[in-house]
Amino acid sequence: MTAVEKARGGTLIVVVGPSGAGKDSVMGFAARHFAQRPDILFVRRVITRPSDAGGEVHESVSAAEFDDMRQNGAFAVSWQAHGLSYGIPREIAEKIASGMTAIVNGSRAALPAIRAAFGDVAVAVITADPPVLAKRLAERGRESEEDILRRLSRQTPDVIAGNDVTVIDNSGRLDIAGRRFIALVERHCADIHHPA
Ligand SMILES: Nc1ncnc2c1ncn2[C@@H]1O[C@H](COP(=O)(O)OP(=O)(O)OP(=O)(O)O)[C@@H](O)[C@H]1O
Ligand SMILES: O=P(O)(O)OC[C@H]1O[C@H](OP(=O)(O)O)[C@H](O)[C@@H]1O
Repeated sequence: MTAVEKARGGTLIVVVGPSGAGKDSVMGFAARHFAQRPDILFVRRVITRPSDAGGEVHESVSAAEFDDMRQNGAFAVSWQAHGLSYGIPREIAEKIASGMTAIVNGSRAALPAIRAAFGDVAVAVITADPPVLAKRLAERGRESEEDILRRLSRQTPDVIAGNDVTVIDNSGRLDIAGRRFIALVERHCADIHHPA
């Protein structure tokens, strides 16, 4: 992790939760809702995953390119999971400092590093019941059966605590969880533009 200047103006909303819970789907639902909002940014992560893998739209790089970028300070935070490397571009910090609300697909394991890099963040934990996770990952078909089993058994902090945490259950309909997430984003935008 590389330290970046603490962002003061806007907020970083970090979306975390188990694989298959629907982080990308909930973010996608909100991105469509906020499509006309220039003050809300959905962060494009840099990942060593092929761009045609499906799911999240990301900047796809090779492992060597990722290492170069990391060494050149391209990332505010980077981490590894599932045999992949993930990076949050450093320039996001400037956009938040200018007052934007940025939303990023984070990582439970990397949350301490993300908090340390960005200061005051809001954390949205997207959850779903374990049988639902297994069914969704199998139906999504992005990973092999072996990879899916590894994802389902990944050990991460059970409880993500903090005043900055909101849990959103997405075991049911996407639009229900999506609307709850939209309300969370709007609360953070309102904090900035209309302080109480
Ligand atoms: N509420 C829902 N109802 C039905 N299917 C859903 C719902 N939410 C997400 N899905 C489906 O479940 C699968 C997993 O969702 P998604 O990729 O958004 O999860 P994720 O948390 O981002 O997972 P990962 O961490 O593995 O990337 C996708 O195929 C998606 O279409
Ligand atoms: O298990 P934890 O630490 O929460 O997350 C690890 C990684 O898995 C997910 O990525 P993806 O499913 O490959 O897109 C998360 O977004 C994160 O980058």
